[in-house]
Amino acid sequence: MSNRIFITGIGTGVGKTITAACVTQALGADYWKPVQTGLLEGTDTQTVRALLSNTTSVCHKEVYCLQEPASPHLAARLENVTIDPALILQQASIIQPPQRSLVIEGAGGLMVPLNEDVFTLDLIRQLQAKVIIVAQNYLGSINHSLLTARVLQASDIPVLGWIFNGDHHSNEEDVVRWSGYPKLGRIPHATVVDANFIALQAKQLMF
Ligand SMILES: Nc1ncnc2c1ncn2[C@@H]1O[C@H](COP(=O)(O)OP(=O)(O)OP(=O)(O)O)[C@@H](O)[C@H]1O
Ligand SMILES: C[C@H](N)[C@H](N)CCCCCC(=O)O
Ligand SMILES: [Mg+2]
Repeated sequence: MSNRIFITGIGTGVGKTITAACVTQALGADYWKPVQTGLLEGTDTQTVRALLSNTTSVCHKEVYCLQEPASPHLAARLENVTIDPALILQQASIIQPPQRSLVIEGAGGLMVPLNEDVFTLDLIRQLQAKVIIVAQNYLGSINHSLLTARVLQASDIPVLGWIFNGDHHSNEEDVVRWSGYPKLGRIPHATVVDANFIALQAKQLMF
């Protein structure tokens, strides 16, 4: 299904949810976080639903909602659950009408395990999704960014490009050059992240 866009990040906490809200808003797409870990501070789905100002986007229910803010394989183990990618794929085909675009957010980065055998990277391939990589600038982010790019290249997974989250840093141009993936946009640091901010940023993304 070519109209699936998977939002991955160079790690956790880099801005995937904020970026997913911008991409969903920009495309008038639907949003889906199949595996949510950590419930105490609310869910990514609740966050995205609150940040969208268009009336067409549907924020679908997660397949797995796990208490522990940890890697999905561990959060599932703590609840005596095993994450089944086949269930996620089945649900994807149910929730996505043929002509609708679906923005899918992963948990953490590419090599986050869903169970003992399947990683987020494998799920992306099985979903036949194209990837947007969210990067944030911090000391160590060049390595995390290029590791992510190298794994995607080696896995032959189609990548739409980078969205950089946070204020501009020269690393952006370096990571674009070394990875060969285009820059789709940048989401500046905001003092208040609300629907107006998301709607404004959505207009500036270069799809
Ligand atoms: N551009 C921004 N301006 C201000 N705050 C931001 C920005 N981007 C992210 N944040 C804040 O940083 C935190 C982490 O962002 P976010 O939840 O989008 O990360 P994530 O990659 O989705 O994390 P997870 O792996 O847990 O899903 C959130 O509190 C979010 O509101
Ligand atoms: C709990 C947090 N909100 C994320 N969704 C889960 C991040 C898992 C990261 C696992 C790891 O890379 O060590
Ligand atoms: Mg998130």
